Amino acid sequence: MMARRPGAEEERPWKLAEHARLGKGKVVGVVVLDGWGEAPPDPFNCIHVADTPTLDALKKGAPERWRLIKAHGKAVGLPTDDDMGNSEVGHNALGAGQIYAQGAKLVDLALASGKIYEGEGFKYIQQSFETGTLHLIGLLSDGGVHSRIDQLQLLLKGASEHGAKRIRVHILTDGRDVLDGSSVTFVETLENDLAKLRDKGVDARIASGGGRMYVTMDRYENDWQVVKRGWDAQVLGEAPHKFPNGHEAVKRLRDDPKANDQYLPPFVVVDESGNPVGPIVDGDAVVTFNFRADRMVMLAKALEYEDFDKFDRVRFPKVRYAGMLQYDGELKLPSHYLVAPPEIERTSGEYLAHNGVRIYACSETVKFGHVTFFWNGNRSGCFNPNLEKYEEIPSDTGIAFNEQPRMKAVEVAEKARGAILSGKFDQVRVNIPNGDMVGHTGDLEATIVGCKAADEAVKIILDAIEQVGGIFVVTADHGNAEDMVKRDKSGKPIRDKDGNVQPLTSHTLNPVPIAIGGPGLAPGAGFRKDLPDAGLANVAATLINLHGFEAPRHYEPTLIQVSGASLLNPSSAPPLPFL
Ligand SMILES: O=C(O)[C@H](O)COP(=O)(O)O
Ligand SMILES: [Mn+2]
Ligand SMILES: [Mn+2]
Repeated sequence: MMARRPGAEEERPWKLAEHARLGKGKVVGVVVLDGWGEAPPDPFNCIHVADTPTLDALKKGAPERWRLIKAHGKAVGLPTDDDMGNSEVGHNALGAGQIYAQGAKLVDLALASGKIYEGEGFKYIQQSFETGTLHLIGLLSDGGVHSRIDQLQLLLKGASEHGAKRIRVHILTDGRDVLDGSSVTFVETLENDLAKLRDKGVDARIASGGGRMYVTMDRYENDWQVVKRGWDAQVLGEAPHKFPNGHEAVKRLRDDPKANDQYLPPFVVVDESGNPVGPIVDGDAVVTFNFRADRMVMLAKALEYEDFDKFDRVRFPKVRYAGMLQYDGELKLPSHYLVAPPEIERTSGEYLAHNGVRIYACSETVKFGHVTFFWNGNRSGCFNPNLEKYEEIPSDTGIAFNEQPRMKAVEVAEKARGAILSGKFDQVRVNIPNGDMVGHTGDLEATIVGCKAADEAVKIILDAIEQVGGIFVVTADHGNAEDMVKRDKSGKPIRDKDGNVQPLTSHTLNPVPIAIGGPGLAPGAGFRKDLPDAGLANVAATLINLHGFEAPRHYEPTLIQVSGASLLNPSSAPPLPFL
């Protein structure tokens, strides 16, 4: 916990003032459509192509209750406005109501100032440099969602300058936050850097690898086999494919016409005698260089926990392990880290729990932590188990999501309907994953099916809200399914000589919609017009208002006003054209 100044509690009490115009006691249904941005109609805009009558009706039905908000770049605490949004920063902003400098930015600053090498985490791993190997495990791309290759390059240089003599990099190829096929170029870049280090007398090599979705980067304990495959390659030095170097490995594995960067099989790099060049052994140092938490937590547990029963580790080497960041503040995992994570505090969930608001949150496994852990400022568990219930629907495992593009959207919505009708909750919050999870496969037809299923799920929830006289808020965390093709600078899809396009598997820079409504919404309530640049962080104050409370003063302002008066500053309210 962060040490708080004495008196801070009095300055920022947990008890929220009652809202002057919005009453309490209405059930508020909150839907986060994952990967659902707004873009012009186009054959590669799967949301536009899909049959989405519910979302269309929200957009066309009440112009004062539908708008766009920013979901990328600085609006969500990322280093620049060229950074696409993602679930971590998106849900952080939605739930926290404030914009925090996020992991990507904090690591940039620590590397630029050199402070990273002065911190406890680096000093800890440094103790292994004299006799042990430094292993760096993480996602190799410039996607900027989980990691960035330029940060890895700086860390490699800095670590060698600070005494690392033997370095092994265990790469995870991307193709999800960046174009499929780009892995080859990223490995080339890394191999060049490692060669330069070797010229300087540092024994630096790629030791193992595999595609991020098949090796290591599972999340929310969906499938421990993914982590095991990585463990076998990284720690034990065992994998079905063996190559003399990382570049050769990725190039050759990509020769398979069905190869996909996200799903490359695990490989190890071996020497002339066929021995792995970099298994992890006692006395070594390990750094997981991803800054984002969700897909590193499982490996962090395997590397750190003495007691561990998720798979047979065979060997549990005694290493000095540090994360790029601490991935879970509640679990204090890992206990050593190179850069302190953003201190996201006083989230809307915590305020609402202090004010007696009963919360139900649900998604399927692959997004469960988004609508709980990320929403609550990277905090696992409830604030008040007497008031809150978090429910997870098991996701499909062992398949890519274009094989079952409807995913568990309807099941999640039916759970939400049950919670809404039960009368036991004041806020029912879900994440509907299809636009994002299917969008990441780059499969247009499947994504269209997924978007339709998401729309059906929204209808189920809106119908339940109608039935209980409640309020709904439908929004998204960042774009994905609304743009599924690589485009040139003018926005035209890029075609090869045969007329084929390259699917865009990543998120986008597009804004996302937000719609409010329902029979419980006060008649004069609508979006204010004086916040054209509002973003995801403005949603938390909006939600707190809809529960009948004034938002904390330090939150980004609410998006709504009632009957022509601004909620936060009635005297400065612009007239509402729709009233
Ligand atoms: O981890 C992933 O699946 C992608 O890198 C980012 O997707 P998300 O931010 O929507 O989870
Ligand atoms: Mn997302
Ligand atoms: Mn995504």
